[in-house]
Formats: sequence, structure tokens, C-alpha cells
Amino acid sequence: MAPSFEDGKSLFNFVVRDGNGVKGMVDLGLSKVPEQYIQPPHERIVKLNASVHELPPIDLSKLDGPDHDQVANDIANAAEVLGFFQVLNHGIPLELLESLKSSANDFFGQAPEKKAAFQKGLSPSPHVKYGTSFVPEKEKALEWKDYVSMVYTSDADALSYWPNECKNVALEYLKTSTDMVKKIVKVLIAKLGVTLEDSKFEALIGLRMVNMNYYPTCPDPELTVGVGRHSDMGTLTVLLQDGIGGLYVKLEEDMDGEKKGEWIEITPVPGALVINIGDTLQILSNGRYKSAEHRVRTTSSQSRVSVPIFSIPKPTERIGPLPEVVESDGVARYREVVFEDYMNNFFSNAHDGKKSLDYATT
Ligand SMILES: O=C(O)CCC(=O)C(=O)O
Ligand SMILES: [Fe+2]
Repeated sequence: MAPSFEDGKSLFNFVVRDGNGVKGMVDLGLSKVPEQYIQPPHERIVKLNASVHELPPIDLSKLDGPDHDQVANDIANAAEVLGFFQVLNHGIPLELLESLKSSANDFFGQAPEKKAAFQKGLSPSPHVKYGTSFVPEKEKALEWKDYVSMVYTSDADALSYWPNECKNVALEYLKTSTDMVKKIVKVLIAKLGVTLEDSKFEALIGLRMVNMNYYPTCPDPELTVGVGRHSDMGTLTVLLQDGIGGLYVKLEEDMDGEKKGEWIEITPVPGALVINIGDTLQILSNGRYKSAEHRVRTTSSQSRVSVPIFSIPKPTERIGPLPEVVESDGVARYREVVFEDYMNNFFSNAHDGKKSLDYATT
């Protein structure tokens, strides 16, 4: 049954509870943005306000050659200043990146009941979840986004339970990106002057999940957000975006330490992947690396897909500022937390910028 878009409750039930998603609502034909999706003015993304910065992508293949030190410096510098950078020659086949985008479109292009079969409570596996917005029950305004999330536990589990439209490519994406994730996290830890035991290092990226995000076209992008302001909770995020654009990152400080707070667009670069620092690395580095606040705009002409891989600590892992860094800083800016507690707090609140970090702040 199509909802009356005037009636908030039936719209919420149609989109969220019954699993039709934003796509199901848009496919019914929609000339204006329903009230539940209208952001308060201070959360709206005014395209003309964002500055375009030239941030040249980092050639990761150079980490294995004579330019290693220079590239390692570039990575650490990007992690300290913006918390975001793009990489080329990352070792993931370009055809796979294309297949990921088309698989995401295949998954979300299905009939709503096919997708709804993976909703929380219905999904054949606790590791696969289809949904919309972030925490719809808690949000003042909903996000214009549908997603499917796949947590990796084993190949057998993935091949049995992940959606057919995307399981092979998502698994291949996870496998071919592992080396890159390890290299980048190793460089970042080494640049802090810290050596970690292998087991500790592995535990920091011990759990990995692939999401596929789908942002349908929106009749009035100025009123909505695809994803609201947030930081990622884990260690490192690898993100594939298509060519549509609309990912913005907040620059906290300028090079000279001045507070700026301007939003920078991470413009799509063909063949590149976006890398961003998560809260965990900000905590471990005692604040030196930035888990940048970011958000996504919607567009009226074309839908957009993105495919992040989140590498997060094992839930039982204790996360706190690394002792060597605390010693040199003379102060611990965060307390030690069990990652599972951090994660539960993260998923029980609507997106609100970098508020997630308060949970670990002293
Ligand atoms: O779609 C994007 O570009 C970013 C999505 C994102 O920030 C996330 O899934 O955490
Ligand atoms: Fe994010």
C-alpha cells in the first residue's frame, strides 16, 4: 500500500518498517520532499559554500620503492590535517571497482521485498543488514539513503548469507584491500614512533565490514542530506564512490593551526579510493590523527552509490591512547574503552558530528 505522504506515520512505516527504503518512496513518484526528510537550516548543504581544494591522490605503489619515506610522510600529514586522502595504484583491480558499483545498483534495483528480506529481524544472518537512514527511530530528520551492510566472519558465511547480487564482488573487494589497509595503518602507527606487537596490530583491524550505500535522486537536494555529519567509529575506512560527487569533509584547522571549519569536497577521481581515519585511530594517536567529520549531499538528476569497507577493532579489544604517545604528549586526551561499548554507543545515537568521541574523552 502506498502511503499518503502527508501522513508521517504511514510514510515512516512504508519506508523504514516495511523496508521499501527511500528508493521505494522515490519510485512511487515524488514531487516534493516529505517533511520527515527536511533538515533544519543549519544541517543543510549549500553546494556553493564548499570550497574545492586540489588534494592530489597518493600513489600507494611508491610505498614499496625508494620514495617510501616521502609517501609515508604524505599519508601521516593527510591524516593529521584533514583525516581524508585519496589513493591510486592501491592494488585493487579497476574492473572490480566497476563491478562493485554495478552490483550495488543491481542490489538496490531489485523489488523492495527482495531487499526487505535482509532487514534486521528477518535477515537469514545477523551479519547482513539492509536498512535506511542511520538510526531512524532517533533521528529528527531522516537521511536520504538506503544501505546494506555485510560483516565478514568467514568465506563460507559470506557465500551462504550475503546477497547474491553482491557477495562475490564484496568478498573480493575485502580480500584485495587487506594489504593496503595493513600498509596504511602500519605507516600511521610507525609515524607515531610506536611499534606494536603483531597480535595487537591485527586486533585493531580484526573485524571488517562492507557496506553498499544507495542515494536515490531527490526532488530538492538543498533540503536533505544523504548522510548527516558524522565520523566513522573504526580504525580505517576505505571508500569507493562513483562519479556523482557530494562527499564533504570538515577541515578543523588550517595548516597554521587556525580554526576554520570549512567543508571541502572529496571530488571523485577515476580509479581512486578514498581513505579516512576513524575515531579509533584518533583515540590511539591521542588526537594527532583526525577522524574527520563528513557528510553526503543528495542530487536531483542521478542516484549515487558508494561502497565503504570499515576496518574496526575486535569488539573485545581495549582502545586507548598508545602509552608512548601519551608519554611524549604529557597528557592522555582519551580514556581506555572496550571497543564493543564504544560501538554500542555509536549505534545508539543519531549522527551528530564528532559527538561519538565524547564517549572516550576524559
Ligand atoms: O557515501 C559516501 O561517500 C560516504 C558514506 C559514509 O560516510 C559512511 O558510510 O560512513
Ligand atoms: Fe562515514
